[in-house]
Amino acid sequence: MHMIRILPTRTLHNVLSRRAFLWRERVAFGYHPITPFHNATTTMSHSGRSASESPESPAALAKRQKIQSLGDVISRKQPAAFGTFSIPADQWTIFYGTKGNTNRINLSNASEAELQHLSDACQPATFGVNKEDVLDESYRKAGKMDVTDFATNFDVINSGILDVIRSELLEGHESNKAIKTELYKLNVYGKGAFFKPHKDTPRSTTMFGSLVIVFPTKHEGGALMLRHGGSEWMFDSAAKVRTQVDPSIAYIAFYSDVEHEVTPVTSGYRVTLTYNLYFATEPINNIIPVIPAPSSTEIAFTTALSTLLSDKAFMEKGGILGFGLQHEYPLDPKAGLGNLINCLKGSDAIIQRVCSQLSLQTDLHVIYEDRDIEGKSPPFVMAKDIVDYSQDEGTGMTFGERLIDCDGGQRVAVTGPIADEAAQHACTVYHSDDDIDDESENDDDEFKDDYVVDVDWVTDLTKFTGTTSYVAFGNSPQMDCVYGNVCLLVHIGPPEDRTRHSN
Ligand SMILES: O=C(O)CCC(=O)C(=O)O
Ligand SMILES: [Fe+2]
Repeated sequence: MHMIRILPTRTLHNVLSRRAFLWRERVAFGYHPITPFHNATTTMSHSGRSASESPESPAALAKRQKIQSLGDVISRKQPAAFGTFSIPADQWTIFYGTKGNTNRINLSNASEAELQHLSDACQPATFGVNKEDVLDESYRKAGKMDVTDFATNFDVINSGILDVIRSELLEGHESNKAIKTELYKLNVYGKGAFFKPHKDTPRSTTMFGSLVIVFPTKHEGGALMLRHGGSEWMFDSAAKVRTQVDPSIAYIAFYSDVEHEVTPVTSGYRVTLTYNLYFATEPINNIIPVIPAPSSTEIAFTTALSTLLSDKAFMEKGGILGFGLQHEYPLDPKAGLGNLINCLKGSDAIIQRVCSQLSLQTDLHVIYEDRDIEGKSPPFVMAKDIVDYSQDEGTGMTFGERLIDCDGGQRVAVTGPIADEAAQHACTVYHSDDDIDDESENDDDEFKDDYVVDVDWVTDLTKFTGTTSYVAFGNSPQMDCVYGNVCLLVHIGPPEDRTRHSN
């Protein structure tokens, strides 16, 4: 049971202003203009070489262009499924209250006074900052009711919404996956209520999404904004439900590592149910096994990868393709990466599935930044699993040394903005490309300390895996899992070994 902690204003202010700065920084990079749920599609190929690197040979240039063309077909689609549903008349009632003081409300035609009563029965909604439950009405102002204090006969499982989530959010072959729902909270947002940007706290390694049901109570404002990978989307649920002929709920399901925000309600009461969404381990009976049509990204990626595999000039000795994944994943240091490869989201899942279908070996890795290198190796260490050294006695080794010597870590060069930034922290400039396999060049250079795995990055890593605690804003205090970044490595054999893959 977590206690609610009210942070001293100054502490919270520091935390928030640091965050506000980050937001301003991101805005400076340019958001897509906000349109009603606009559909941004951006491609994700890696950022290539920096100007400081040595001239590229024609062969290296050709290889890099081929790898870039593969990254270019991986498009990001909007990380949400949304819409309206009209629901049967017997599913609009919420029963709520405490022992000896119970009430009911019909949310298809509730009066102002009834809504006020429901709102008064709620407690102020808190949110999580790391492991603590925080009440701060400058960050989240809303009423909440726990599942112990209300009951609904709204039947989410048979509503049809899960089918939409499967086909529109999970899409393609993922749409056969079974989903488990967990009712989490009832929230009432009165006039002036809002929830600033946050990610929903991962409650287990199989949790992938969040579902919000918005009832058609009279209100304005309270739009849900989603931001991911430099794109922004807005879902104005109030406008959606207002324009329906029959009373209908609005729903939006999104990957819960996507940052989101509820804008202020300007009038009325916005009443919602929130659900956590999990990949179910057991198949669910009501799914009719069909062979779903592959999504357009899946088709394009299959074609592009097959073309590269059948190109004899591409990776003549074989090698490793690296994909920095687009989403963050719930990582539990006690459980390790475990079954994560079966719980990938969006285009990450597509990359994994297509590679498997082409019989390529894939595995997930985490990459840590190693700031204590005092030497000349790339300041990144790749490991097959997450490590947690936080509780251990000091070993006299640096983080990177320990990872390499005790946990099978290997140094790796990475590309992209985070690598450029990390190179500034570390005391050496490193090169990721061909130079590394050319032993003659390495005799006296920075790479001789540790073996460096050569990875050709198709999409850049967006963040390193965290090694220390960090301020994380969630909708509840952190559980055993925290969001982390992983990458997918795909092993490519030499051309003679891969003819069967490309057919
Ligand atoms: O009400 C919404 O649209 C989203 C609420 C939310 O983000 C949350 O409860 O974590
Ligand atoms: Fe949330």
